[in-house]
Amino acid sequence: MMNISPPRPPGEPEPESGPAVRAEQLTVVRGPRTVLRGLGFTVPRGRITGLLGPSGCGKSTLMRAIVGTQAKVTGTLEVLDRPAGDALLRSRIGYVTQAPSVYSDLTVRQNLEYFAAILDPGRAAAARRHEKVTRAIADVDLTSHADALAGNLSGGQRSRVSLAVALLGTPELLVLDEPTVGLDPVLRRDLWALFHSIAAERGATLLVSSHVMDEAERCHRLLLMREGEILAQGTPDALRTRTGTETVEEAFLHLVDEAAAKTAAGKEAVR
Ligand SMILES: Nc1ncnc2c1ncn2[C@@H]1O[C@H](COP(=O)(O)OP(=O)(O)OP(=O)(O)O)[C@@H](O)[C@H]1O
Repeated sequence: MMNISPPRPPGEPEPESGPAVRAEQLTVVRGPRTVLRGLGFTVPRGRITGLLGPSGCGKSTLMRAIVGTQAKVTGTLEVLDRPAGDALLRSRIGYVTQAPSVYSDLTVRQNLEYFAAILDPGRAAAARRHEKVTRAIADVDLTSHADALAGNLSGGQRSRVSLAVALLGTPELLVLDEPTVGLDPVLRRDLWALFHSIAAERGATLLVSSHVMDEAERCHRLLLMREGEILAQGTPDALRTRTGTETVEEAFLHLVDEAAAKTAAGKEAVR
C-alpha cells in the first residue's frame, strides 16, 4: 500500500522549514524619526546570528519589532512562520533586554520560581517547575549563587539571571540584546560558549546584538547594520572574502566606505 500523508486540515500551520525570521521592506517609525528603513534579511534556524552595528543604529528597535513589542512597524516581518507579534509566538520566543529584568529583593531561585509560575502555573506543575528552574540556573552557571539575593549579584551575574528566565520556556528563538556588555573577557567567553551549546544541543535559534565587532567572529552568521539599514549579511568568512579584509571590523569599515561612495555617486548623477 502506498504511504500517502493525509491533507493538512484547513487552518493548520505549514510545516516549519523556512528561516526563523524573514523581513522584507521592514520600516519602523519612532516619534518623528524613521529608525529602520526598508530592511530585508533572514535569520536561519538553529544558528547564532549576530546583529552588529554602532550604538544608535537601530539594533534594539529591530529586536523589539521581532519580539512584537515595537509600534509602527510596516512591511513584512515573519517570525517562526507567523507574523511578528502573533500571540502564539509568545511562548516560543525568549527575549532578554539590555537592562536585566530581575527582582533585587528575591534570590536567584525565587526570581526563577516567580517567572516559572507565570509560565506553568498550578500545584500539579510544581515538580516540573522545580526541575526547570534548577536546570536554567545550572545552564547559566549560577548554581552556587542560587540562594543569593539578586540585588547582591554583579551586573554580569544579574544578566545571567535574566538569561535563565528566558531559557525557562525552552524557547525556539532567543533574542538577546547586548548580553555581554560590561562583562569581563572570561565571562564573555563563557557566555558565548553557552550560546553555542544552546544552539547545538537544543537546536534553538539565537539572535544576539553587539556593538563590539570582535564578537562577530563568534557568530555563524551576521547582519551588519548602520543608520537604520542592513549594510550586509552573511557568514563572517563570506564578508571578509567579499571585502578582501582580514577581520569583520575591517569588512564593516570597507562596507561603510563603499556605501558612502555609492551615495556620493548618486548625488553627483542627480546634479
Ligand atoms: N522613543 C523613541 N523616540 C524616538 N526615537 C527613538 C526612540 N527610541 C530610540 N530612538 C532612536 O532610534 C534610534 C535607534 O535606537 P536603538 O535603541 O534601536 O539603537 P541601538 O542600535 O540598539 O543602540 P544601542 O547599541 O546604543 O543600544 C536611535 O537613533 C534613537 O535615538
